[in-house]
Amino acid sequence: MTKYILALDQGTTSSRAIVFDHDGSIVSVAQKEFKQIFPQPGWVEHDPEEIWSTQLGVAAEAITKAGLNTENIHAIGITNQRETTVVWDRNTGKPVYNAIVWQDRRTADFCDELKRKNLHILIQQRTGLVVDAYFSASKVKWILDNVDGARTKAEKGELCFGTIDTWLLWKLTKGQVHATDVSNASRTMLMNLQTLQWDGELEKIFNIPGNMLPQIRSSSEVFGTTQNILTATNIPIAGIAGDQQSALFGQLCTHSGMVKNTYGTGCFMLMNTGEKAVISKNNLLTTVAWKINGKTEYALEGSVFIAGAVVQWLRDGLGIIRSSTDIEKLAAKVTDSDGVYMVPAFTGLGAPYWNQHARGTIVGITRGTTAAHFAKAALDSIAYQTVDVLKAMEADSGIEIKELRVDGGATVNNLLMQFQSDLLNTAVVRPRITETTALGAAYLAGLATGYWNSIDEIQEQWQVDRKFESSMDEEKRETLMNGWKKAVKAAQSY
Ligand SMILES: Nc1ncnc2c1ncn2[C@@H]1O[C@H](COP(=O)(O)OP(=O)(O)O)[C@@H](O)[C@H]1O
Ligand SMILES: O=P(O)(O)OC[C@H](O)CO
Repeated sequence: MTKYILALDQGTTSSRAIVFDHDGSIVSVAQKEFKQIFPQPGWVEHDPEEIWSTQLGVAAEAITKAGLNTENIHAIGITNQRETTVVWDRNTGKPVYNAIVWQDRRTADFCDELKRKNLHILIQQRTGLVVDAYFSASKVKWILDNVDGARTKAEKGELCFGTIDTWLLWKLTKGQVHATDVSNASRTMLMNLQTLQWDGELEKIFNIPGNMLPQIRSSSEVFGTTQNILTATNIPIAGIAGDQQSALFGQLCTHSGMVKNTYGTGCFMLMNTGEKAVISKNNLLTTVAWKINGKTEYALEGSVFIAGAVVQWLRDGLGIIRSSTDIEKLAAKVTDSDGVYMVPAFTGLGAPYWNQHARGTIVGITRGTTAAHFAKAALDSIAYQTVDVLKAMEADSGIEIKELRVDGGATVNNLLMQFQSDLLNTAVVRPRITETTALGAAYLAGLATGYWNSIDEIQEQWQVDRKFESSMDEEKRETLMNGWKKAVKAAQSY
C-alpha cells in the first residue's frame, strides 16, 4: 500500500491540511478559514474549539480528496501559528478562555513595566527574545489574572497551558499527551535557550505555575498516536514545529547562513545559525530552529507584523482593488510610487524597530498621486521592511546574504519579487513548492518514522521555480531607501 504524510498547518486565518507523497509533492490540499474575534481595539482572539474542528475537518477532507483512507497515512506532522496561547482544564479538556492570538496587544503595558524594571536584559539573555506582548508568557499571566478562579485552579495543577501545537496534540491523543516541541517552546518567553527547559526565574517573573507547562520535546519524534480520531487506526504524530521554523526546514535551509523569508499576513525572515545561538545586537530574535536526533539548531529571526495584510487593507479598507491579485496589475500602471511611501505600522512596528506606539503612515502625496501609486507604495512597503530586517541580520551574523529563498501567499506577485531583489541587490529565489511550511512539518514527521532516511535524501527535492536578479543601480537604491527611512521616522512620531 502506498503511504503518504499528512501535514496539519494551523495558521492565523485558516486551518490547512496537505497530503504529501514520497517525492515531497503535494497530493491534495484542504483549507478552511475561521472566525477572528476582536473584543476590543488591539485584542485578537480565536475560539480553540473552532481551531480544532476546522483542523480536523480539513484533515479528513484532504485525505478524501486524495482518494485515500487513513491507512495510507504513514505519519502526521503539525505546524502552527506560534505564540498564540490556550489555557484549558486538565480534567474536562475545556478551554477557560479564548485563545489569545500572537497579534494581541492587551499585555503591552505589562511588558513596558518589565522594561522599566530593566528585566528585558535578563529576559533577552535567557530566551533570545525582545520583551513584547507578541510572546505567550504575558498572555498566560493575563488569563490567570483575569479569568475567575483560573489562578487558584492553576496552582492546584488543574490547568494546562499550550501553544496551538500542544492544543492539537492534546485533542488528537484525547488528552493523553501534554507536550510541545523546542521551536514552539522558544516562542513562549518561558524557555531557557541553553538548557531547552522551562526557566524557574522566568516562571516567577510572569507568575506562572510550572505545573501547567507542557513537556518540551524534540521537533522530530513520535509524540503519541491518534486515538479514534479520523479513524480507528492509530496514526503517529511524529513532527512538530512552529510555522516559521517549519518553513525554514521546508525550504531546506539546513546549513548555517541559509535564509528564507515568508510573505504571508506578516513577513518572517529566518537565518539558520547552526548549533550556535547568536544573541542579536540589532533587535532580532534568537530562536530554536529545530531539534532533530539530539542536535539542536538555532535561527536569527526578523518578525514584521504587517506584510500581505497591507494588500488586504487596500482591498477591504480602502476598496481600491477587488482581490489581492489585482494589486499587481494596478501597481504596474506606474513605473514607481513617485515619492509616495506607505508604512503599514497598523499594530506598531516589529523588527528591527519594536515600537508598539508607531502607527500606519503615508507620506509624499501630491495632486498627481493616483490609486496606482498607492498600490505600488503598499507593495514596496513589504520589500522595504524586508530590507531593514535583512540588513540587521547581516550585521548580527557577519554574513553577506547572497540568496533569499522566499515563500508564502504574496510571493506569487512577480512585481514585488523583482522589486525585492532590486532593493536588496540579492537574488530572490522562489521554489517550485511554496507550501514550505506544511512541507517542513511533513519532513519532520517522515524523518522520525523512517519514511525518509536522512536530510540528505530530501535535499534533492527542493527545486527552483524562478530566480529574480537585481537590475537597479546603486544610486537609485540609496535614494529610495533614504525616502523610506524618513517615512519610518514619521510613523514613529506619535
Ligand atoms: N498577488 C498578491 N500580491 C500581494 N499579496 C498577495 C497576493 N495574493 C495574496 N497576497 C497576500 O498574501 C497573504 C496570504 O498569504 P498566506 O501565506 O496564506 O498567509 P497566512 O499564512 O499568514 O494566512 C494575504 O495577506 C494576501 O493579502
Ligand atoms: O499564521 P501565520 O502564517 O500568519 O504565522 C504567524 C506566526 O507564526 C506568528 O509568529
